[in-house]
Amino acid sequence: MSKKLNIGLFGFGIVGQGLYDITVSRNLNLEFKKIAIKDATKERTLPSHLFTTDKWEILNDPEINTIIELINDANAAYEIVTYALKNGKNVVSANKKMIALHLEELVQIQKENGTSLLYEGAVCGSIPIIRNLEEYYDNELLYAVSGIFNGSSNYILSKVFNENQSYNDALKKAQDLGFAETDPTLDVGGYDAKYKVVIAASHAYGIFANPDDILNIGIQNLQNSDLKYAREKGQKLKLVPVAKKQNDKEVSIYVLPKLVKKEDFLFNVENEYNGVSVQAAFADQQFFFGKGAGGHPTGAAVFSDISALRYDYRYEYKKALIEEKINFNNNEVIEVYLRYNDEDLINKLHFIDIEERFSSKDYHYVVGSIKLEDIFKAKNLILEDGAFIADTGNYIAS
Ligand SMILES: NC(=O)C1=CN([C@@H]2O[C@H](COP(=O)(O)OP(=O)(O)OC[C@H]3O[C@@H](n4cnc5c(N)ncnc54)[C@H](OP(=O)(O)O)[C@@H]3O)[C@@H](O)[C@H]2O)C=CC1
Ligand SMILES: N[C@@H](CC=O)C(=O)O
Repeated sequence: MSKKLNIGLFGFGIVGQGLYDITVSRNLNLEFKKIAIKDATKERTLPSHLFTTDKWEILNDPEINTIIELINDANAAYEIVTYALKNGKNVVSANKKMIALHLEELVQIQKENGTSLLYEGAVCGSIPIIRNLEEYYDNELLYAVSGIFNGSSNYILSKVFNENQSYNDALKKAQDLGFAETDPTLDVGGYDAKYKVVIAASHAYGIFANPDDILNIGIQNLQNSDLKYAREKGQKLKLVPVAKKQNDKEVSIYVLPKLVKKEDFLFNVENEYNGVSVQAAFADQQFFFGKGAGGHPTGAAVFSDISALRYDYRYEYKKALIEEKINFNNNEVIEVYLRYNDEDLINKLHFIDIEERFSSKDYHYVVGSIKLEDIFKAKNLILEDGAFIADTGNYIAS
């Protein structure tokens, strides 16, 4: 018989409500004791006695043994999650920002307190990638984990590319559908994808990389000329996080738009769907596909974690325990397409090589190879110029 879970839920927005809908349709040995929200005046779909704005009513209730954290505030989430884990309560969270920023500490807290933090819903919504990295690939040598990790930016790219919708209209729809973060800069700027790939990399390679050290440039400067460039090449633009082994000891992690070729699995991943490609030494390439955002898909991943907690499941971070440490750096050289406005930007970027250059009255671009570190250092210059940069995906011989 599984353990009874008495749940304290934090957040009753898109994901909280989605999780609740799923839970009532199943007959598990669990009960929602209390739900913490922020705004006591909002109308709710459940009786008011279930709700509280006082987090201590949940955190200090000895009957509540499980905390489900689904709020849209990473700082408050950190306080809630660490307090719960330190005080004997297991936690499920979907807060990728909070998890990526504090992962090493969260692992330590679990170890010291014998508690468990699960977060499948934090990475690629409904796709069970964390559990697979943790369990299925635990002894497999992984070369790369990459894909489409953000539903909102993929939704926008699909709408502007396939249906000629405007960027702003598509973003507004992604927000209305509940896919976007409260601050959508996190989605379109590639931060959300970066937090997710940092979490995935900890399970794939055993490294706890600091998100602040990782390059992320998103689709915020996308223009019609960039879409036209991709179309003319028979390619699509996607926002792609990458965590890739350079050799036995080094991994590069970055998030950039990518020119995706027809034969790539990501080519057909549209709207809020995500796709995760795992390149393994022996299993070779495997591809996971599913909804990356939305209340029910994400709620389903949270529900699966809750179900796993009934049997005291915990992540073991096996790859972090192995002796040969792997380090993250930005030394990799990649080939990029860069559409820019000010010629001076090109001089400041330290391209290793420029293979193609085009300039007309109002459209200038180069295709060339450049070190990730140099893009990282010039990120603000690139964004302020209004430039758009994309990984061409072409192999650079070293
Ligand atoms: N939406 C999605 O598709 C996905 C979201 N996520 C993550 O899930 C989390 C929730 O997202 P989502 O449901 O979309 O967000 P919403 O904005 O829809 O809901 C947020 C909820 O959190 C509550 N809240 C905010 N601050 C506090 C606080 N300090 N204490 C208690 N409750 C609080 C809000 O209360 P009130 O109702 O009173 O405003 C609201 O109910 C985020 O971390 C997000 O990144 C992960 C995967 C997918
Ligand atoms: N804002 C996120 C929600 C899920 O993680 C996204 O668009 O993917």
